[in-house]
Order: sequence, then C-alpha cells, then structure tokens
Amino acid sequence: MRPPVAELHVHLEGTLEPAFIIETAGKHGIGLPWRSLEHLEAQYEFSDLQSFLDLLYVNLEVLRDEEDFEAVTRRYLVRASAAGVRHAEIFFDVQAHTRRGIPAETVIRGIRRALDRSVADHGISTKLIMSFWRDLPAADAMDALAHVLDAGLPIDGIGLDSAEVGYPPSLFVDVYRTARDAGLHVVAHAGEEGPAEYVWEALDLLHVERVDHGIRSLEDPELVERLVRDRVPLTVCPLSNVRLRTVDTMAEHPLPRMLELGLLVSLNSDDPAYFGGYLDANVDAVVAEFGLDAGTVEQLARNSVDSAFLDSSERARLHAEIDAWRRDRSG
Ligand code: HPA
Ligand SMILES: [Zn+2]
Repeated sequence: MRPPVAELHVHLEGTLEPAFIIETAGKHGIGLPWRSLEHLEAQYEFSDLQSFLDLLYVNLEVLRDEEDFEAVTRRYLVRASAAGVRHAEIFFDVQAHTRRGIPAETVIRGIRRALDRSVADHGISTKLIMSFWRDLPAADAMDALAHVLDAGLPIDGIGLDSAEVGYPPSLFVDVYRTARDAGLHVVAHAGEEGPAEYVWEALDLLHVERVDHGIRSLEDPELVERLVRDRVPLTVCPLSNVRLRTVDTMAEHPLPRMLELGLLVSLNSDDPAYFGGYLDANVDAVVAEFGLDAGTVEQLARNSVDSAFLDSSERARLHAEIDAWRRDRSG
C-alpha cells in the first residue's frame, strides 16, 4: 500500500529506541535516571516541545563512541527501509555531543560508517544535515560549523532545532551565510511552536531551501501565498505534532488544508522512537484519520522526492520507483 518515499526530517538522536538506550548505557557503565526499561518507557508523555527535549537530551548521553553512532544510524536505516524509505536526509545535533566532550569527528565518522554502506546494505541513498540548537548562542553554532568545515568533515547541510519560541532565525544570519558560502544546503525548523514570522525570517534572512514543520504558516495567508508560489518544501511530522500538543488531536492536524492550498508538503517521522512510529506509522495515521486515497498518498511521496536534495537523475530514479509501485497496485 505504501509507496517508495524520501524521508527528509528525522533526528538521529530521536531514533534511539528505549532498549538501545538501556543496552548502550550498560555498555559504557552510564547511570541513567531510569531504574528499568519499563521506567524509561513510562517517561514518554509530553506536554510540549520542551518536555520532550528534556527526555531526548538525557537519553542521547549514552552515545559515546563511533560504534554507537554507527549502530544507531544502521538501526534507523533498517527500520526506514521496511517503511519504504529509499532516500533519507538525516539530522544530528552536533552540540548535543560536543558539549559532553564527544568530538564532532567521532559523531560524523560513526554516522558516516553506516551511511557509506546504506545504498548497498539498505537500498537507501542519504544526506547528512548538521543541526544547531537555537537556544544556545549563535557564536557556539558558528564555532561548531567552522570546526567541521576546517576539518573537512563530510556533511551535506545545516539545520536549526531545539526550543523555538524566543530564538528567532534572525539570530543565525551569519551562521547560515557561512554555510551557504561553503556550498552546504540550508534548512531550519520554523513554525512548529513558533509564529509564522519565524518562517518569514527563515526564508528571507537565512535563505532556507526547505522549512521543517512550518505548520503555523497557515496563520498568515500572505506567507502561504509565498510558500506556494516559490514551491518551498515543508517537512510535516503528524505524529510529532500530536504528541507534542502542537495540535490537539490528529483530526485537527492541518495536513488536509495544506494539501488543498497547494503547499509542497511531505510526511516525516521527526523523532520516531519518541512519537509512536516511523514514517509508515505517520502515513497510516493520516490515511486513517482523513481517509486519504491512494492518489494522495502517491502525491505525498512524489512531493518528498521533489523536496529532497537530489540531482535530476536521482530524482528521476525515485519517481520511476513510484511509477512501478503504482503499476503494481493497479495491475
Ligand atoms: O521537532 C523538533 N523540534 C525542535 N527540536 C527538535 N529536536 C528534535 N526534534 C525536534
Ligand atoms: Zn524536528
């Protein structure tokens, strides 16, 4: 039923499953605040973005060496492949690790070990996007970026995440200019909990190629017009939005309205180990809630391919895979 698809908004740290967290803590002899797997699993109730980030940031401390970063990346790729993902653009939060004394080299080399084998092992092409915590000073992000560029560590783009309200994109103009000058792709979370104004700033000041979430854009008709006109991709994460109470219930999720308005939206899992499922669960949830037909599911998959940082031949390959899926379904 589900078509081949690109996943463009997934945080590596948000793919740590509870059992992996407990196991990796044991490997390194780390004392977590959780008495057991069950105690950890009982923590997954969130009231807003910050309540989730508080848990995410404790759990990611189990990631210590290259093997850990390789293992978590590999586990995501295995699970994503089962969900129909054929191309993945994966975020990691560099400061989540460097502030604990884990060098960016360890993080990126570990992740790359898994990514470099991903096409052969999992049938998934990949990009790697280094994200900055927007609630830390922009100078911190700039230092991290300069280090990664100086060291020639292989990343494909930068992003901006963590607590949104009070930390507008305008704080990061210099960081984004440096990244663009270095030939990196640029995206940013905006309009998740923050206002439509932050989406304008991401577009006009950071010159982002894609907006992560962006659901609050609907509060500003002029912004919607701009996003439609320029075909700006929005990476929408329905299960995340419900679990973080950005929307009250799935029935109130703006996805159908976004499609009606002609926005270039794709479906994504955000932090799948925390929000109740991977990309397939997100597709199933919106299909069940809104009764989307196969044509709409196909359109969302094609949107994901059109929103990805792929060259024209890679894009054509993925559209051809979706064509084959459609023929199989109707044949
Ligand atoms: O959805 C998110 N928003 C902001 N920061 C994040 N870090 C992981 N997921 C998110
Ligand atoms: Zn996110």
